[in-house]
Amino acid sequence: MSKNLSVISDIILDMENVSHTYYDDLGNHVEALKNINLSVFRGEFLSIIGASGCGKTTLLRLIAGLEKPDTGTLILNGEEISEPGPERGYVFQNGALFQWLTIEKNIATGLKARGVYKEYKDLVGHYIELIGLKGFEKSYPHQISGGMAQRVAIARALINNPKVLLLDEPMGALDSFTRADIQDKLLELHKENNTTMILVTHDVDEAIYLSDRIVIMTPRPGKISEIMEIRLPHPRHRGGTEFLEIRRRILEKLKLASALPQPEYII
Ligand SMILES: Nc1ncnc2c1ncn2[C@@H]1O[C@H](COP(=O)(O)OP(=O)(O)OP(=O)(O)O)[C@@H](O)[C@H]1O
Repeated sequence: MSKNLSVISDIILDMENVSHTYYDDLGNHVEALKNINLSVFRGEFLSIIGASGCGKTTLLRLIAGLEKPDTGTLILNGEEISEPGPERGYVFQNGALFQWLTIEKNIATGLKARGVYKEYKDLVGHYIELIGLKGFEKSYPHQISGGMAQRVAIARALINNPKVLLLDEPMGALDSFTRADIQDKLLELHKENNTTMILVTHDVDEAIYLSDRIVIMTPRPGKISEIMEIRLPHPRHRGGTEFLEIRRRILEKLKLASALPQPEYII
């Protein structure tokens, strides 16, 4: 079933007038984000989509507390975000597993970092089962496929039971079959934990397949151009008429958003 967001009034994350500029040593600057206003509902699946360089990763890094805004505020559960914290999990594009640790030890690192491994060590087996990797507990990252590694990275982030899971193109480098498999796994995990998920992706179909809402961004400076609510029930059919119509509308908006102004010629 699709969620009716109009009846979910509980906001978990509120961003108000958030701007962020990067400076380099030569004094050049890039306005990565300008005046971002966005509220995220508790338990929703939100995707962020837009042309390369429009500030998607910067937005995730600000939510993670890895960057600070120049102006504006980010409020999570009533408290201003000032640094990273265990209530926010982060999954990077390449998974970034610890190569010298087995799969089960990779998944356990979050518990160990929080000093709660003894109390919660049974969760490791639970998550290994959930991501379908039973039998691979003692394998090392180089012994499993890219898709399996991404599932481990997601489990490693989820084991701390974060309130918000930040996913930075976690399926970007995978083939379409593996990608579809992980998308379904993410939906399963989302349903099981009701974790708020914020996904950065370049894949329009992926965003429609997974999301309650899709944020469309435009570059230079990075801004939100539109937020689209997707009210299709789950499981969604990628070839369905409504799915394809939403896809057409998003592609149209992305095309318009990335259209450069025509140069002016003075003769
Ligand atoms: N550490 C940095 N120093 C300087 N400029 C940066 C830095 N990180 C990002 N930028 C610039 O800020 C802008 C936004 O970058 P960001 O990575 O957030 O965009 P993105 O939408 O995630 O891009 P992509 O889709 O290509 O991953 C880009 O112009 C980028 O070059």
